[in-house]
Amino acid sequence: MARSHKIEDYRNFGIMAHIDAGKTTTTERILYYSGKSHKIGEVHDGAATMDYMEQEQERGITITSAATTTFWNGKRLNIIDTPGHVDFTIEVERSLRVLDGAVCVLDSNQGVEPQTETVWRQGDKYKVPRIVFCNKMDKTGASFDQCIDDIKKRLGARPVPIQLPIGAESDFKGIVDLVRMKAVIWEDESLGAKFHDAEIPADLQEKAEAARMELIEAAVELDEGAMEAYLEGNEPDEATLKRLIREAVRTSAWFPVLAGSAFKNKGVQTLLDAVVDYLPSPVDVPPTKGIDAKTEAEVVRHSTDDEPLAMLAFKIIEDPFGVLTFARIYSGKLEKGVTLLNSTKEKRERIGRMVQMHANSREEIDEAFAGDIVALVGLKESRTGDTLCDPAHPVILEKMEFPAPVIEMSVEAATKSDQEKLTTALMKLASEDPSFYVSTDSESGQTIIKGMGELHLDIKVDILRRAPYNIKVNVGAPQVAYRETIRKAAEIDYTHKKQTGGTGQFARVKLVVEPNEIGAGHKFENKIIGGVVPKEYIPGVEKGINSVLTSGPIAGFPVVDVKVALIDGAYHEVDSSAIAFEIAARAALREGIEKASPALLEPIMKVEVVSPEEYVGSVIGDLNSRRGQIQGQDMRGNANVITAFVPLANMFSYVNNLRSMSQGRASYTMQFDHYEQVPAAVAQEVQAKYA
Ligand SMILES: Nc1nc2c(ncn2[C@@H]2O[C@H](COP(=O)(O)OP(=O)(O)OP(=O)(O)O)[C@@H](O)[C@H]2O)c(=O)[nH]1
Repeated sequence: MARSHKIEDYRNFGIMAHIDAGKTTTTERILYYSGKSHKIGEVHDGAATMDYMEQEQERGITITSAATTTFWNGKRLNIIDTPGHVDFTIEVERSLRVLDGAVCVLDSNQGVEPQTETVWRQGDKYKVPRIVFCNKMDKTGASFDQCIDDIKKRLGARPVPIQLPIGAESDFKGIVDLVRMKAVIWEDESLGAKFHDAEIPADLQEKAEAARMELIEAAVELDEGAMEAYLEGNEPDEATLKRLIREAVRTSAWFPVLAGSAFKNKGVQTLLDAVVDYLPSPVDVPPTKGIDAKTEAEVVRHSTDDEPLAMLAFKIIEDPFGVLTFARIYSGKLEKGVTLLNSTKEKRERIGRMVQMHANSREEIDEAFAGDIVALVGLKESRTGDTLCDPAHPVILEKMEFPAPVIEMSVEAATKSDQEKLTTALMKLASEDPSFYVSTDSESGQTIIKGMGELHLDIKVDILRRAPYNIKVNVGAPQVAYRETIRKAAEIDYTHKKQTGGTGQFARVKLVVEPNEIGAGHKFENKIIGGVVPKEYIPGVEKGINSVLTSGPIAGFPVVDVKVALIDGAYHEVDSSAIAFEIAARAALREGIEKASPALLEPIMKVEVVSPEEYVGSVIGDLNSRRGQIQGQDMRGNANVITAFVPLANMFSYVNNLRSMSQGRASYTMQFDHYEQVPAAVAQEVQAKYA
C-alpha cells in the first residue's frame, strides 16, 4: 500500500495557549469541521473529545497531550494537543519536540497572558514556526488591536494581521481576509458550518487597506524580487503573497495573526486554511539530527520514506485498550509485525498493532510513513523520549531533556490491603511520565514520590484516589533530598565483645575512613594481609558498613563519597561470627564518621528565570535572599534571562512567589546542578528537623 498523502501535504502542528484561552474548544471545532468528529463537545459540558481523562474534565485543564489525525483541503493534519499549565511545561516541551508548527491561541479579551508568554518562549527555544489565532472575539471586552499590541510588547515578536475581525463582542460576524481582500461571514443557524464571501463593510474598508499594505510590505521584505516589483508598483499576486507569508512563518521573521470565535463557530475554517497554507510540512523544517548508535557519529535523517526507519516516542498513555505509545516517524516506513530496535534502551521491540487516533475513533493501520504520528499498542520497553529504529541502521535521535525532580514526599496506602495496588499504580504512573519518579526509603521503608512541583505530585495523588485505582492514600510533607559526607580521614579500632550465658560474641576491626572524590560514591576495601580476619567474616563487615552509609550521623541522610578500608582485626575460634563482625563494623564506622568531620550536603539547582525588564530587580533581590548566587543576566527576545545557583531547600513555593512578584509574567526552569556543603547555621536547622 502506498501513502495516502504526500509528505509535503502533512501538517504536524500543536495548539498552544494560556489556560482557558480556548485551546480545547478550538481543537474540537477543527475536528468537527474537518469532518471526523460528529458532535460538538462543549468543554463546559465536560464532553470534549481531547480531554479524555475524567480528572481533566473536572479541572478543566488539559494535562496530557494527545495526537489526533484529521483532513482539510486535501492535506493530512496531525494535531498534537499541548497542555498549558506551568507545572507541566515538560509535557509542552515534549510535544514541541515532535511538531513542525503551532497555532498560538489567545483569548482576545485577555491578550497575551502569563502562560502564553511561557509557551511562546518555549516555542522560541525550539524554533517552532507559529501563527496566532485571536479567539473569543465574541466576548465582552474582546480587542484584536490589544492582542497585536501585547504580542509586540510582551513577547517582543512582530505580529502581522492577515485577517481583521468584523464586529466584536456579541456583534462579531466574521473576518476580513487581507490576502484576498474579501469579507467572510458565518451563518449562525448552520452552527458555523456555512459561511460566504462578502464585500468588506464600508466602515472597515480604510482599516483593511492599511492593514493589507502593512501585510504586503512585511511580505516583500522577505524576497528581493517581490520587493523590486513592489517598488515598481506591482503588488504580489495571491500565490506569491501566500508563499511569502509561509516563508515568514518558517523563519519566524514575523507572525501572521488571525481572528475568530471557536465557541461561536466563526473563523475556524479560515484558521484551518491558514494551517494548510502557512504552517510547514515535515520537509520544510530542518532534518532531524541524531547520533549513530554504533559509531556515535552525528547523523541526520530526512523526512522521506527512502531512509531507514527512525521514530521518536513522545507520549505514553494507558487507556482501556492497553498501553499506547505515541511516536512520530521522522524517516522510513513502518510495517505491522516488524521488530524494531529501541536504540535508547538497546532492546528489541515488536510492533504488534498500531492505530491512528481520530477525534472519536481509532483506526487500525498496517503501515505508516515518514511524517506520520502513530500510536503503537502494547510496547513493553519503550518510554517517552526513546528512539525506535531499523535494527540495521541504529540511530538515537536527539534526546529530550527532562529536568531533575525538585520535590519529594512520602505516600502510603491507608489500608494494608491497598499497599500492593499502590505499588503497581505508581509503577504505571512513573512509566507514563518521565518527570515522575518512585523509590523506597531504605531506612524507613517508606515509598517516596518525586516530581516537578507540588501540583505535579498533587495530581498524581489525585489520580491514585480516583477510578480505576480508588486507593486511599496518605501523603507526607514535601522535602529536599540531602546527603552527608566526611571532610577528613580517621582511624578507628573497635572491639565488640559480649558474654551472655553460653557462646559469646567477639570481633575486632580496625578501619580507616577517608573522603572519596566528589561524585565517586562510596567504596570498601579489604586490606587485611594474612588471616587475622577470616574471609567468611568479610561480608559481615561490608554489610555493617553499608548499613551505616545509608543513614548518616547528622540527620539520617545517605553518606556519599567515602572510602572505607579494613586494615586490621582479630577473631575468636568459638565466639566470632559474621553477625559479630557486622556489629563491630557498624559501631566502628559510626565512630569513624564522627571523627572525620561529617558534613551535610544539599542539592544546588541551576535556576533560569525569564522575566520582563521591570521585574528583574525584584527577581534578583529575591534570589539573593534565597541564598542564591547570580551567575549571569542575558537578553532573549525582549525578555531578561537571569541564571543563578540556588539551594533547592529555598526553592519551594517559588512558582507562587515569582508569579506574584511579576504579576504572573516571569517564568522559570530549574535543574539539579551539584551538591554543596550546607552552611553551619542551616545545617543545625536541618539537623534539628530530621535527627
Ligand atoms: N466566549 C467564548 N468562550 C470561549 C471561546 N472558546 C472557548 N471558550 C470558553 O472558554 C473556556 C475555556 O475553553 P477551553 O477550550 O477549555 O480552553 P483551553 O485553552 O483548552 O483550556 P485548558 O485545557 O484549561 O488549557 C470554556 O468555558 C469555553 O467554552 C470563544 O471563542 N468565545
